Amino acid sequence: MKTIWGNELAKEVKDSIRSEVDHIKANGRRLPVLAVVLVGDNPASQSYVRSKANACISVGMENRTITLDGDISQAELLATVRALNADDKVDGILVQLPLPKHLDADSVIMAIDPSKDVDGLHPLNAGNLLTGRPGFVPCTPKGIMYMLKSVGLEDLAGKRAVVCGRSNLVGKPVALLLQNQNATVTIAHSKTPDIESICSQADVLVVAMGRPKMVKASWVKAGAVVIDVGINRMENGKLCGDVDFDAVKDKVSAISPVPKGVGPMTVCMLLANTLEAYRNHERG
Ligand SMILES: Nc1nc(=O)c2c([nH]1)NC[C@@H]1CN(c3ccc(C(=O)N[C@@H](CCC(=O)O)C(=O)O)cc3)C=[N+]21
Repeated sequence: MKTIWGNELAKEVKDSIRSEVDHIKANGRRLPVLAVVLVGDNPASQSYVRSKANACISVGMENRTITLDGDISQAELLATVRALNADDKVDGILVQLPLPKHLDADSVIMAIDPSKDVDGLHPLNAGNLLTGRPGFVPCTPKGIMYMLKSVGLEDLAGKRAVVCGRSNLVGKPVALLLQNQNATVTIAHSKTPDIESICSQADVLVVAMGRPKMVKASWVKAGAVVIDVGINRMENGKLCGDVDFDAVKDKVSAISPVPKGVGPMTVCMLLANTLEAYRNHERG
């Protein structure tokens, strides 16, 4: 069994981003800027936003974190997004989710300039992915494909992939990316009967269900490659994935851990998308 260490792969990606940013700096050009909008004081969101800001700094990009009160109105949040759209110095805009319940995330996402939508959540970018056009690919799915590539899985012709989870952020886009690589893809979810037997047929299994340690040895095919997208906080304060790592590790050929798996890849692909937005904006 090989462990797919996302933190190490993320370092690789960040090194290459850093060298491109160094080059930009050496030429005296403006630096790429990522704006992150945080609404309210959810501690988990604060910690994610901090790690995104630190990641920007670590590759030499600029970060602007905009913190708004939890009781801000929808109109005020939309005005913040529009001001960032209009700011030529801002390349990427990310609105940290989830938003407080009184705010409508969908219309906020719709308000982001698609050319700055480094999360890849605007319907234009989602549609571009669906129809095979260039655009921003959501960070977690992009990171997952990089992880698969790192274990030699790039052309997936003849392989069965099963995705557990159907969110716009992970499940749906990763299924499209796997299909683009010629995998035969099944999307299973919380209402799928006999999900265990469907998963057990997968050569590539991507689990993003938000159910701690749900996937046991009987769920995985011998020799499968498993990517665990779950991030669950246990009672002892430690993080665990949706896959019971210890239970499946001797059966699979490769598996990503939690922590140090998909999470760090998500952050580095956010930087990659911000650099891509910067290049597009500079090209004019
Ligand atoms: N608009 C938006 N875009 C997002 O991409 C987005 C979001 N909202 N809301 C929340 C989720 C969650 N997310 C994570 C990123 C990194 C780690 C990460 O690096 N985790 C570390 C551990 C961190 C810890 O110890 O708490 C790891 O897995 O090793 C986790 C989770 C991005 N999200």
